[in-house]
Amino acid sequence: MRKSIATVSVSGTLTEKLAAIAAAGFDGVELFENDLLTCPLPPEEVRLRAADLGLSIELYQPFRDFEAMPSPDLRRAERKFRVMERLGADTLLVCSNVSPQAVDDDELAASQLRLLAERAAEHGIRIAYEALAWGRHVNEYLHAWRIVRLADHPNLGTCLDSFHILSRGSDPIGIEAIPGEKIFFLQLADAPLLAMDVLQWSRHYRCFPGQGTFDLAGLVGHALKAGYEGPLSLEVFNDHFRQADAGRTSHDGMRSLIALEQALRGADHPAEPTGFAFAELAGPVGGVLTALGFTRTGAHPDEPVELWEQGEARLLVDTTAADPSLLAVGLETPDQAAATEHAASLLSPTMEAPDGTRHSFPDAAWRDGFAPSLPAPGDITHIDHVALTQPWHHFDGATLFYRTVLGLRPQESLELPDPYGLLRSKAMSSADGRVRVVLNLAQVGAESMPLQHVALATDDLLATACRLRAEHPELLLPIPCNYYDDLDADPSLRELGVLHDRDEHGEFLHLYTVTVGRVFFEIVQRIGGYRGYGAVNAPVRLAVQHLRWANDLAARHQGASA
Ligand SMILES: O=C(O)c1ccc(O)c(O)c1
Ligand SMILES: [Mg+2]
Repeated sequence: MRKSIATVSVSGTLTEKLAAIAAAGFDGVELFENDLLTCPLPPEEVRLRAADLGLSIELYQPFRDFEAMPSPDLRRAERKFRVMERLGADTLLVCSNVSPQAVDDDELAASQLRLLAERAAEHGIRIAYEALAWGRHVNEYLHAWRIVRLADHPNLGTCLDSFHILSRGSDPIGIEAIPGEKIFFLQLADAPLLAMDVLQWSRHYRCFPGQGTFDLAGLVGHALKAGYEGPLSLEVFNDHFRQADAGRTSHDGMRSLIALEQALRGADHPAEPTGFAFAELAGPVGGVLTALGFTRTGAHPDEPVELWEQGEARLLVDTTAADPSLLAVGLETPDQAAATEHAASLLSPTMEAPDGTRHSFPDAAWRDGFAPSLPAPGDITHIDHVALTQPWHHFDGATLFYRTVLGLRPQESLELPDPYGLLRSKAMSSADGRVRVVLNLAQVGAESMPLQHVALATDDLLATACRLRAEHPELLLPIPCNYYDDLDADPSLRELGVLHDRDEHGEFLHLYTVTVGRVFFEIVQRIGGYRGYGAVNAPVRLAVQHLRWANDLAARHQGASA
């Protein structure tokens, strides 16, 4: 299907937007009036610029507050038609009236829209009438369609917008009753589920399909069944997108539409990950790994990379870097070729995540080069999850990457106050829970590098904590006593500095190590079917990490001035 995007969805001036949109491979744009008004080029030049880039101008918008008025403003409409002729745009979006002067009268609305369509026809222009979710009298897509049917003019059709339909909880099945040729345009936006005024929700929180919680594939399926043949067009109003890099946003938009088309074909992910093959760290972390019970079981013959193992937990360590960090994650899959090809189909041949971590589906022979010896037995059984901090303006893009390219499913999303902001986090996992990734949103103004961590699983956390406390107390992140005063759990947790959580499925015990470079480790024990990540305790961790960071900084200052 043809792919289009509204110019309002990306940042920049009109010419910057067009260049970024074209580079991402779109076929056309919805041109927003504001973008034209602020552009120094005459409409003819904009038309040429778009054509040179291979973009058609699919739609011009918005034309507001026209229908069901005491007297409709046709002169204003004529001015739009003339601009559209110069642009070479043949469809004008009219959104349902929000003016207090609008009259609740479908017959009047239909007769005035009919008049508008007659005038538009003289210019070869079509009118696409859209119900805004907050329209004064018309705010349901089937209501807009009834008015279009009543007006009965070939140059008048309806524009469907997934946000307006799904945000109101309307059932999209009704789309199938609209003749396909009367659906002049289809706008797509997803959104996170928020309990707020629908206008604010629409203007600030829309996102690309797959980044929110709406069932876009279901809605588009109904439109295709109705016989819709126009473009799939992204129309996103989003405070972050307005500031983010236009090229990256356009690229994400294209990825979301490719994934949507795959979902429509029933081809989600051909080979979902089934486990962590390894996590790859950089820097001098051998000391910490040894303390945690890992054995260095091999070294790469040609590269400065070591393999460290314990149970089924495998860590690669690139020893050349000075500062410890988490570089990459290798994922097991039942079909390496299919998984890699799938990533490429979603414009991610290198599988680099928006936060810079590299992901891969290594083939089964990846360990052969390491000539590994057997690891000593230890408490750690496997990698439970990795947690990656995302730059604030890449959070939605990261969600899309992990969901589509890696085939993970969104789990809980949380917002928790911490000492210096609000921690926003989203967990994603494979269907069987063997691969789990937690995305954390970097705090604006966070003073240190965004932290990443690897969570390692054990079957007996209290035993692991006892051992670490006896052998490497300096390695454990100390937990404030006050935390335990409010905790209804085993008193030994306090002595061992272990944190606790429970959900309806089970319980969770965990502890953290201190940070090395920008990484730390977590050791976790899931009891029963606990599904979470102990996120309620993250603010405690962040507070302690911040204090330690500030103390280190002060000590270094003192050292420098001494
Ligand atoms: O927020 C708005 O006003 C607005 C305008 C045009 C649209 O197509 C839309 O979905 C919303
Ligand atoms: Mg719209």
